[in-house]
Amino acid sequence: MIELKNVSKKYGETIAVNQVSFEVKEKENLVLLGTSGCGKTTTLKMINRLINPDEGEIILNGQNIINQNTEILRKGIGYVMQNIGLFPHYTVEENIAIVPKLLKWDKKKIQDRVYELTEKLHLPTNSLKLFPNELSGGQQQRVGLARALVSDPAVLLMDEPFGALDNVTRTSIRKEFKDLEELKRKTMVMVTHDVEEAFELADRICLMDKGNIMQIGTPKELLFNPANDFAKTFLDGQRLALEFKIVTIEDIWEMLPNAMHTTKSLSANVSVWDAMEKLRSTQATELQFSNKTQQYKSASFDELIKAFNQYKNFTKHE
Ligand SMILES: Nc1ncnc2c1ncn2[C@@H]1O[C@H](COP(=O)(O)OP(=O)(O)OP(=O)(O)O)[C@@H](O)[C@H]1O
Repeated sequence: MIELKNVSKKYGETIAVNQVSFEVKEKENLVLLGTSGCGKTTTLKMINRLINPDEGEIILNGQNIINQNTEILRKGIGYVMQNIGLFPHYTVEENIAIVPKLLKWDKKKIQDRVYELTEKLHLPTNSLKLFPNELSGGQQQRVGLARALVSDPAVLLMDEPFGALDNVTRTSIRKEFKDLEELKRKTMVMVTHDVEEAFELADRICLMDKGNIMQIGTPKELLFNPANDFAKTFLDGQRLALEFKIVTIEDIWEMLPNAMHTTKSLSANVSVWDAMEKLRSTQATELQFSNKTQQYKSASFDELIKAFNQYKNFTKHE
């Protein structure tokens, strides 16, 4: 769906992006992760031609974007800007309706779609007539997302979409975002410097440093099979928490004790982290789990940890 082939961009002597190549498959969410200045935003902006590369090719749906009219290209790509970037003198409704107006939709169609998104993104209906500065940061962020989604583009580019929010709001909006049906059918490239966010939302992560790709892989690959010292060290601070969040009961299934059928079982899709949280919050001594084939397992806290450690040893030596 999106393919970058040896793409580079320099600013004077600064090599912002160096020979970057990757593919984003249809409906995949690729997260560009790395510290400030590593070239994430430049890479993202080259996909909708807000920046043109010095070298390399970007192919979208089989077509080199350099041969496409930029206006038409951008109409097919939703874009959530860093720091939200709403127009301050436009109302919320006008901000969301910018692209449909450019596309010359009729009034009724625009209004219906604006209302639909307002509901889906949990924005109060009375906010539509307000100006961006009359909304909270979280609400502004939702408007930014509504604006990017309004024409239902197949591709969505997001630059630090939760960057302007405090930690608590950030975590809850991220969770809603993950469950939003409309986003599940998009091909997405998202920029973040937040490791936890990348691991929560990405199908694959592209880890960058000084304009270079250090590793591309699934969250599990980055955690358990780092390609180099940079990739290993980058995650070290949060490694254990990330591992607990990324490994599911399904992954450690074979290492858990069998159990009899029970009506109170949890899905094996939950992460080890969530299972531990559940044990802690309910003060239960053990939990029951069921998988897709109607098998049942049980686990106490100690059994979860033991199975998790066995899984880790096994994965690292694969
Ligand atoms: N317009 C510009 N002119 C000069 N240098 C630039 C320009 N835009 C980016 N750079 C430089 O290119 C490099 C990559 O910048 P880029 O914004 O892509 O990084 P980033 O990883 O997105 O960082 P951040 O998370 O801080 O936005 C940096 O060294 C930056 O200073």
